[in-house]
Amino acid sequence: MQRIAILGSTGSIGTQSLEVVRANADIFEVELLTAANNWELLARQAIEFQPSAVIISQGEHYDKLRSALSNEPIKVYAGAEAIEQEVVNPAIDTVITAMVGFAGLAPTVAAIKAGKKIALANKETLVVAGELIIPLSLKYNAPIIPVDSEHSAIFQCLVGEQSPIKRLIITASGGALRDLPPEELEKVTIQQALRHPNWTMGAKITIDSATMVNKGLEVIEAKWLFGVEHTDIEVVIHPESIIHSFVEFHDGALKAQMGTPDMKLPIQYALTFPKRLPLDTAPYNPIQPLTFREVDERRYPCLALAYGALREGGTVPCVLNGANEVAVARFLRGEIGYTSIARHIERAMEHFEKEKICSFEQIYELDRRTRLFT
Ligand SMILES: NC(=O)C1=CN([C@@H]2O[C@H](COP(=O)(O)OP(=O)(O)OC[C@H]3O[C@@H](n4cnc5c(N)ncnc54)[C@H](OP(=O)(O)O)[C@@H]3O)[C@@H](O)[C@H]2O)C=CC1
Ligand SMILES: CC(=O)[C@@H](O)[C@H](O)COP(=O)(O)O
Ligand SMILES: [Mn+2]
Repeated sequence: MQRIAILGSTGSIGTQSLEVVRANADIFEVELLTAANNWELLARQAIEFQPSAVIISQGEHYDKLRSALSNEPIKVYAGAEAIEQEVVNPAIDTVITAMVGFAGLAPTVAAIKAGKKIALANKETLVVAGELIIPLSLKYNAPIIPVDSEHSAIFQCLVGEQSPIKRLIITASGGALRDLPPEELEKVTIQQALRHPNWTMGAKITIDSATMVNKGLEVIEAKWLFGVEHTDIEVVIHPESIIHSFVEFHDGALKAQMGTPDMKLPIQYALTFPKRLPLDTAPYNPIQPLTFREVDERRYPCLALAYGALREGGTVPCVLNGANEVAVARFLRGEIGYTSIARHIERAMEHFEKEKICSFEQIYELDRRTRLFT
């Protein structure tokens, strides 16, 4: 039995992870579920999956959650610190990091230090601190298996491969605004930006997909996961999101992993690698045309900012990420326009001096200062 913690169980990745668990109840059992505010869904999940513990990080919901589970043999905790304390429980084998944003870093560090297998969906963890996370996972023998669809695709292409990677080609849908004339981007509504053409995801990553910050974060994530320099990582727009990325080898051979857009596949594979379990997903139609486009930097200025942050290295990706999280939250609250997101990121990157990364405390402090500045 693989005993699983799902950090962020009430979100898009979290709920799909529970679908995978439900379909394979003979293989997986749930030890820990966490959420931020959605105590009602968390309570329903707890009653169905009977974890040892649940955690709601926003304490104001604790009493309601506790009373909803008053007849269940389930421990109930509140607060972000509780996630770091409970995720190291020896009864947990695998941690699915499905929280969104920088908040996922600390619990992931705790899980790594406890030697857990990490099914990593929270890409921000590697963006802000990959330089520390990768050596830490080696030191504590905590394997990191990517859930992010492109990185899962690359990981799947590398299974059994002995040869070094020559080039990664990461595919991008182009996001919700890919066909909008660039001059109309200034005025897009939140609803327009949230209408992703291929994937149903949480709000933050959906906006990141529209700006292509997501793809920039994924380039940084790929560097840390696969040890490939930014000069050997390319991005291509592939509107159908069927090819989830390519790996090119030095003999010119390319491998890709394909499939209809369904995050349950990379989630399940991260849990069962190197085995594959059956999965009920939409069949691929081999006569469906597959198309590709170049990235228009005028439409997606954030991608160049992310490449710049990666080229700079050190603490610059942490600044990029913090400014983006603040800007996206402001956009989603209707406080700023869509094209201001790039400007927020640029200003923050210009403001903060690049530093060499020395510690997690340095990253926590820089993230805090970046949010205050942005
Ligand atoms: N969705 C997708 O298809 C993909 C997502 N990813 C990555 O996976 C991660 C999760 O994305 P997604 O599922 O879309 O996100 P969602 O916004 O759908 O879900 C986020 C989850 O994290 C919880 N959460 C949010 N903020 C905090 C916090 N400060 N402390 C503790 N818990 C918190 C939420 O709780 P609550 O519900 O109570 O708010 C929810 O359970 C992201 O890093 C994303 O980039 C990567 C590839 C694909
Ligand atoms: C499903 C997944 O992995 C997301 O990260 C997805 O890639 C977002 O789509 P974009 O390709 O539009 O960024
Ligand atoms: Mn992705």
